[in-house]
Amino acid sequence: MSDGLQVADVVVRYAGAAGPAVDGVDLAVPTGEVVALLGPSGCGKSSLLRAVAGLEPLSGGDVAWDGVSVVDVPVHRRGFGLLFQDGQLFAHRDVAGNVAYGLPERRDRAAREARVAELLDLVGLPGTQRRDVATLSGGERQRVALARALAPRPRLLLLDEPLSALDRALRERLALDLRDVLVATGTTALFVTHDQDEAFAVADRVAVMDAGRLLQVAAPGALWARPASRRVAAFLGYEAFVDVPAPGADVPTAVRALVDAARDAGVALLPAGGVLALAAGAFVVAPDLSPEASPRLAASGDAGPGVTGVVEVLRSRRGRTEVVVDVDAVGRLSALAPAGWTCAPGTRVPLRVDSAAVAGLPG
Ligand SMILES: Nc1ncnc2c1ncn2[C@@H]1O[C@H](COP(=O)(O)OP(=O)(O)OP(=O)(O)O)[C@@H](O)[C@H]1O
Repeated sequence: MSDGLQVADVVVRYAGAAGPAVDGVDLAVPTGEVVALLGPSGCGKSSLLRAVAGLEPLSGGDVAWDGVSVVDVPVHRRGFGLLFQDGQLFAHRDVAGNVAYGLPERRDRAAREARVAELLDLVGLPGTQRRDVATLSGGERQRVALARALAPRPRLLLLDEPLSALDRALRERLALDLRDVLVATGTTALFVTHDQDEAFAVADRVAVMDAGRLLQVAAPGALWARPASRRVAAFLGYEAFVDVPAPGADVPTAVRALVDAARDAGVALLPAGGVLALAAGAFVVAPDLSPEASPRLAASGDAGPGVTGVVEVLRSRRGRTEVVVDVDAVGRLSALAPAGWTCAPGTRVPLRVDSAAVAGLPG
């Protein structure tokens, strides 16, 4: 028998809809693990989460905890906690009143106060017990909502886009704090997000969903290095795709350089018929490879790999120069350039390959 959450062949169908919102999903979340459900808007993430919570009836399949079906168990008896985008704090209670809401009534006052203080410490809001929740920032409200959700020690915490109402900088910080809190408390969690960075920051494993189906479930590093398909890779942010040529085939310089660099770096099997997925940064602008910068190399006819592309857009991001470059036989993608480097749009520039931003996919 497996422990934790088991979702087996779950189907969620809304009345009047053309097809199911969740279409035969299998997913296991063992005790203590944090899994992110990642996918584009409308792919069925929230429907699956709500089905696990018991807020949405199943049209097929089963949801079980520790091998025992909970399908007939009402929402509030499942022992699952819920946290939504807007933490839905009680406006008429102060911070302590909100956090204590989930604690069993039988606890004496001192024990309740100690537990509230412990939870507020945990979420980074020590000493805020008496604050009026109306005076809290958006990030602080979500921290209080998290403390309240964790108060009864749920056996599973279900989080539906809990950070998406916050601005980017705050979201990035809270995602890391959220992971720390879930790990520190050993909380088993299923976390819905449409943001790849957030999923990678929070989860032990990421489950990629599209059109009601699970496409791939893997640890963040493995998912990034070995997306199972072009669809998964495109959703993760890979920008361009190149077919791996047959051995000995006559191929354009850029494709040859990519395949060679990927092979040298041990990028997972590159069968002919496979595909290379290129993330931003797969090409790096290399001014030192230009004939002007290396007249001796140019004279010898060995001016580096000879890959070039035409710069279409330049932008400065966090002190670095990024460009959009059009590479012959590959297409447009984002490339990095040395700090402070610049050129006029339309300039053809030398490029080198960074195999760390290249993944191999089955064809
Ligand atoms: N109560 C409902 N009644 C009818 N259709 C619904 C209902 N809730 C969701 N849907 C539909 O089911 C599909 C999946 O929606 P769901 O909210 O689960 O996706 P999601 O991936 O969570 O999207 P988002 O990130 O935008 O919230 C969508 O086509 C949506 O329009």
